[in-house]
Amino acid sequence: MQFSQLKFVSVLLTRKALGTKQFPSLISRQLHGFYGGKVVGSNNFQLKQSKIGRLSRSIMDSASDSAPKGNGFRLGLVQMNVTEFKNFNLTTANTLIKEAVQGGANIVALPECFNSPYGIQHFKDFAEHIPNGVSSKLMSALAADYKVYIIAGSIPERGDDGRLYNTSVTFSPTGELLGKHRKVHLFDIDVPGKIKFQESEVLEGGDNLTIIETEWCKIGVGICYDIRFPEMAQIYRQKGCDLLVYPGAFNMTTGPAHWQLLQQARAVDNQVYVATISPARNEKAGYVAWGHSMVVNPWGTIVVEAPEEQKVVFADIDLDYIKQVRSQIPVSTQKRTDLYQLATLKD
Ligand SMILES: NC(=O)CCC(=O)C(=O)O
Repeated sequence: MQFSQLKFVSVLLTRKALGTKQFPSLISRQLHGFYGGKVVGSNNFQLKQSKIGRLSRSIMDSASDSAPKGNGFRLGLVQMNVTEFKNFNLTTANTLIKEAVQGGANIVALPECFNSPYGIQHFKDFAEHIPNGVSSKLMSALAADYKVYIIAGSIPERGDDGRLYNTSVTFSPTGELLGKHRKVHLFDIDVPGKIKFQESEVLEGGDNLTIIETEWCKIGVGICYDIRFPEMAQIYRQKGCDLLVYPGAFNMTTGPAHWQLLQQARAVDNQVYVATISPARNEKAGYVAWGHSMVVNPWGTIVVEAPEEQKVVFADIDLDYIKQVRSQIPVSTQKRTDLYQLATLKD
């Protein structure tokens, strides 16, 4: 599907979802930054692809001043509002990816369920085929147009087997699909009086770990609850990852208790950078996300933390700093593999 066709489908679907009366006012509120994002130009869905090409080149030119110095790259985290209208969510993602590119991001990451509200009652209706669905097509087109990597948070996926998965796709700066991660550990918890959630009622778990190769480093991808499983992060480190990215949607119970703690634990244990990307908090949603998208460095220090509302934040990933921390505290070469070992059972 061409980008222009995609735009057409998207606008039509948005109109259908919102009703023609609501559509212009919601979109124009979006365009005027009603939701807090810095907005440049007009709605991308209404631009021709060639025009987007020119726009992205000028954005890239102006961003080069703020590009990270030294050995590394800039990561842009898109903490976005997610509504019950898929096409409105895609428009928001589109606008904020542009903002991330303008801020000099080389890699842009979105939240868990960026095209759909997070809730088992929604997954079936919002599910798409990957990579032929509208969300994947849009992400691929934007990655190619802006010449950036896009780690496209996650979306509910309808697999070829007819089952539903919670899946993250990553596109290269040429728009090529580099990796597809199906959430491995499903979020099934019961904290009495606080939160009960059973993803496994409607979703299947994935069977693979996912490493993305970039020109700077390898990136291990997990989705939200996956961060609670240290073995997965350790395997990523063993396989040479320097950055772990977890699109996630913690909640108002486990968010304040564990979001930052888990991220710092994975970062310090493995001496890697760890990034988490949440939807913005919406107190009126059925599931209230914690927000606070974050990057932690290999020393365990928070490099950047978003607030609760919609915002794009940036972190420079310094590959020399990783080497420095690993040589100062060389735990990876001090492991007692005569006493214990971590086995990978499947590639
Ligand atoms: N979407 C998720 O997997 C939520 C995970 C979560 O909140 C947790 O505490 O773990």
